[in-house]
Amino acid sequence: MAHVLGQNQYGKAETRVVRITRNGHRHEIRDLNVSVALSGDLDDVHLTGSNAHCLPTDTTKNTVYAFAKQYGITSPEAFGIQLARHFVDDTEPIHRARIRVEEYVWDRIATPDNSAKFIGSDEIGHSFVRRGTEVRTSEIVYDGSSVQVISGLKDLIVMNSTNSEFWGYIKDRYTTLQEAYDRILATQVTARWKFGFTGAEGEPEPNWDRSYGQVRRHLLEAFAETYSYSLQQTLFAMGNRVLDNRAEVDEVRLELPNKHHFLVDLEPFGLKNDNEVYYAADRPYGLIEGTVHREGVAPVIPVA
Ligand SMILES: O=c1[nH]c(=O)c2[nH]c(=O)[nH]c2[nH]1
Repeated sequence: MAHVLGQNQYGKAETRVVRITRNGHRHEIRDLNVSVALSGDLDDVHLTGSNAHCLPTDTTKNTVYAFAKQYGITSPEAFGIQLARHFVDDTEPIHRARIRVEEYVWDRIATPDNSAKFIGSDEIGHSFVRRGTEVRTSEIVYDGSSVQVISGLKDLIVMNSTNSEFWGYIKDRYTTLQEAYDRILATQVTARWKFGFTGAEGEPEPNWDRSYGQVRRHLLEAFAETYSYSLQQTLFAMGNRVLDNRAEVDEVRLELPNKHHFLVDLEPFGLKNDNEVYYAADRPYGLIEGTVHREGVAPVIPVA
């Protein structure tokens, strides 16, 4: 019986590239993890052993490094778009490129002693600290005619120590959960948001870095400012806040694990626990996921 080759893609995954830009003594760092996935006219590679249409994954890795040198990295999105266009437009058998980029953000270390911050009139800035666990993400797909950009973040851990309740839920014979009128709400945010940008001729690119900073800010502010009756309600508020404030975004997908904090029973020690001492549970965790999108725009961010 004949079997059929289905969807296939290939490329170098997780190329780690760190690009330093040296403006005098003040340096900038972009620290990326780039994964390339190419598809196109590749049947023969799989079916006959001919590699005539195969651009080696090693070459895709080298291209990442060469582009970092030649063009710099102004943002993960701009870098991804440039790579995607190159692979599709310059390599005949390649018809589609998907570039995934993770960025590890480095913040400048502020020093209290300002006098040490200059050499002559040249500002010094070559010391950085990694920003917690948080990772900036983006996925760029180019099929030879249009570009799709989905940006995001993951492992952004946040907590509200009050203004969260959870009650009024279904109670069946298996329900033991006590209603909560003042609980901790903590989560590790994974967010992805899709841009309206399509890469059409003459269409201006969003300011990717500024957009990222603003979306992140709105997610955090909505988390902090929402008086929550469930993590589901907080999820909608966060997505909604981004769409209200960022015209360049038309869809937001959130994955919010409920990082449960359980009150410890201190009665055995003759102590009253007045919402002060918690056990931070590792697993299992509730997992709340959802998409918020503009009316009339069909959502496209895949369910993870
Ligand atoms: O915000 C919550 N949503 C739920 O659906 C849920 N379920 C649960 O046990 N605790 C919570 N908390």
